[in-house]
Amino acid sequence: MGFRKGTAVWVEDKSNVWVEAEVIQSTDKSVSVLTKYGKKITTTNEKLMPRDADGDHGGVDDMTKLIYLNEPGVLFNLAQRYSLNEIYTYTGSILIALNPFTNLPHLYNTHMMEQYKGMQLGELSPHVFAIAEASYRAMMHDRRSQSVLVSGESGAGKTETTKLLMQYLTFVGGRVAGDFRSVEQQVLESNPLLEAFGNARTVRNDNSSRFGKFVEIQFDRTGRISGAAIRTYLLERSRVVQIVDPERNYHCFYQLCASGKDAEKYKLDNPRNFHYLNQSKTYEIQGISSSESYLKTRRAMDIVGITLTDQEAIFRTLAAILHLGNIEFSPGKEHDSSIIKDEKANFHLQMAADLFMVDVNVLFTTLTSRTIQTPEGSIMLALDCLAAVAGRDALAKTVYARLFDWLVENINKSIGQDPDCRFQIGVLDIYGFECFKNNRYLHYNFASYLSYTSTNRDMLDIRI
Ligand SMILES: Nc1ncnc2c1ncn2[C@@H]1O[C@H](COP(=O)(O)OP(=O)(O)OP(=O)(O)O)[C@@H](O)[C@H]1O
Repeated sequence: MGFRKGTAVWVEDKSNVWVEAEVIQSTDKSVSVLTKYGKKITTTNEKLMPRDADGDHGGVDDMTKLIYLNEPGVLFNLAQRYSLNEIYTYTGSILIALNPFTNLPHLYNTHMMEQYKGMQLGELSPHVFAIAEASYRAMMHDRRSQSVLVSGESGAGKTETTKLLMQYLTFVGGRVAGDFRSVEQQVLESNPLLEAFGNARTVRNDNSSRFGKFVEIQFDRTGRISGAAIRTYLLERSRVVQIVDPERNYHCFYQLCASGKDAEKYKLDNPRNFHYLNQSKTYEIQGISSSESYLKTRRAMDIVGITLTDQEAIFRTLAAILHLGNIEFSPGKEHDSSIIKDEKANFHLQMAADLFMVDVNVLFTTLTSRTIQTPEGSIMLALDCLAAVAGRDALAKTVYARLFDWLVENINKSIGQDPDCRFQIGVLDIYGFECFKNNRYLHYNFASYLSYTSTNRDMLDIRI
């Protein structure tokens, strides 16, 4: 595409991504432009994008209205709206949401939900409630289940958006009379528990969900909520045994270490003394007390109906994992074999065995050898130190993942699923790609991207 003198364009810029400019000279091989900052740049046609010089300064609420639907046009429009506190924008049937990083209660109150009730998508300003309303209407009108997909990078606001979708769905499809705790309440009440075991501090988010979540809101034939279920998948298991500064392991480990008497009972003390926690030097999260969070987690367990015996078993398992991580090995006398490194490592082996309630010799043999099956019978092979460490870490990850699945199962029992439900609206909270170097949204401080598309299989697609 050639640009004539005087044409309004966008030109690529290292610090601002794109900058408004005007063509001042154009030849077959190059184009010279003058940016709005008065800088002259000579570039090629491919590095320029056409710009609508007469565009609305407030931006447009649906980006299909843009004369040029190109990357700088989209980013600029979103930036304009964001500066006016308009965090939602459509692109046709897609809704983009930018993380406001501040509470906007007026956007999410009952009055707002009433406004969106019964409205077609696009009738009112772009809003996450409009997406929820569209899914509910589609379910009732087409008599088919719906799905809403929320995706985006870490910290974009997926979890918050999921909660808002649930808030709206419980508003329009309130549970049948007699039950005072709404499904949303019940799902939300289980959140501290899921967060303690499935969330961790990452570079982008102090409380990042390290698992995917699919919340199913179940409805009867009249459109009233009849149950709910949470399905989780892809828990980041590697985090249990490996972390880098300034990230942290799962919150529950720090909470247990700060739990006072319980920590003493399991011979836990400062997180700095545990290999699975001290690979990163970040132990605290600003403004969050681990000991208070521990109490909240215990309370959430009570609400979900986890018995005291089971609670005890959960924390015992967590403590066992921490002790397991401190078992170190050194080379044994035989070739490629390993032994427990020293007295300290031996103490942690004993503790791990006691807490897992297994024989210490069985645990030792499991960690330092493997059994292979041959036609002549089974043979036990010794493991070198590296293999023993890998086995130790694999055990820790597997136990933790099983514990997490067990918790989710119990949460579901507490929320109450309806096996005979007529329809469902599924909300899938899924993390998107994280490409820090190339993600241009970052330059605009855009944090979330929410989209809605109605596809032929009644899937509402939300991407953050
Ligand atoms: N609509 C919103 N209104 C106010 N604050 C928000 C909103 N969305 C997100 N935030 C803020 O951004 C933070 C991060 O959001 P959230 O935890 O939902 O991100 P996420 O995309 O789920 O991240 P991760 O993938 O790491 O779990 C929240 O703790 C909240 O402070």
